[in-house]
Amino acid sequence: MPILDCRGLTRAWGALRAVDDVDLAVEAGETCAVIGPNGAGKSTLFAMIAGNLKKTAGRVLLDGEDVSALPAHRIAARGVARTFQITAVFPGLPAVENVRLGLQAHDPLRRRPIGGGAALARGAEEALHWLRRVGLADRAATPAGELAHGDQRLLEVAMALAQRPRLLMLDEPTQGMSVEETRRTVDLLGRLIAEEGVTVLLVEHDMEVVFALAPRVVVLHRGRKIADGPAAEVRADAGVQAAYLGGLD
Ligand SMILES: Nc1ncnc2c1ncn2[C@@H]1O[C@H](COP(=O)(O)OP(=O)(O)OP(=O)(O)O)[C@@H](O)[C@H]1O
Repeated sequence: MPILDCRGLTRAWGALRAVDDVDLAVEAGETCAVIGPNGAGKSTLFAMIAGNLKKTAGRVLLDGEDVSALPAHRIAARGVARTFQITAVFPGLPAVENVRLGLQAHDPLRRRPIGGGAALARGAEEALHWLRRVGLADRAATPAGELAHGDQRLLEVAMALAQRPRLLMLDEPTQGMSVEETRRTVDLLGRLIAEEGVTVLLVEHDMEVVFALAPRVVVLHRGRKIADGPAAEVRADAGVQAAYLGGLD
């Protein structure tokens, strides 16, 4: 059974069908990228899956269970973690605290005062572990807002991974990064995905990033899914090339 199974997902804004009858299933352990020209419906699709946006039609199943009507925090509690196109950290809090809060957010046991100091220390140690995983351990005490842009994006990845998600949704993880930062981030994400065995759904504009990370690529064009398959096949697909040439206006 796929971890994520979208059936007939549709979102209309007035007459515009931003996402139009999209089926998309993601199996455990897969990394799948969603690409498409500007306005193709990628962000709208992501927002519907994560419960941030109402669906006009269609269903989202997680592990076979219909979560279509659940709000974002309840979908998160079922193991869907996402990063945002725009970095969403608490800028005044140390990096490690940002991760620790993420750890607590979806685990009610950790919110209990019982255990007090010991539980708090364990939380901090675990948070530090995830910072180490993204190469930010030496900046644990730095307020998140003072980290370089690329490091803030990595902090978000640490926050998402700390939730031990069943499905990790990455929304343009290299957005706004320099060429060098992008290269390092792609290396790091590739390693993390392999080592943590996490299932990933990725939206990304940078084709180098897509082809480096995602064996499977789904293409949206004007809200519709026009291709879905192995990256090399999708790259060579004439319809996809035409959509890009016609769509990049
Ligand atoms: N709140 C809204 N109200 C009206 N139309 C919207 C709204 N949000 C998105 N749209 C429209 O829906 C379509 C799909 O937008 P969406 O942001 O999902 O595309 P995208 O593929 O993520 O684009 P980009 O690559 O530019 O981020 C676009 O035509 C957009 O203008």
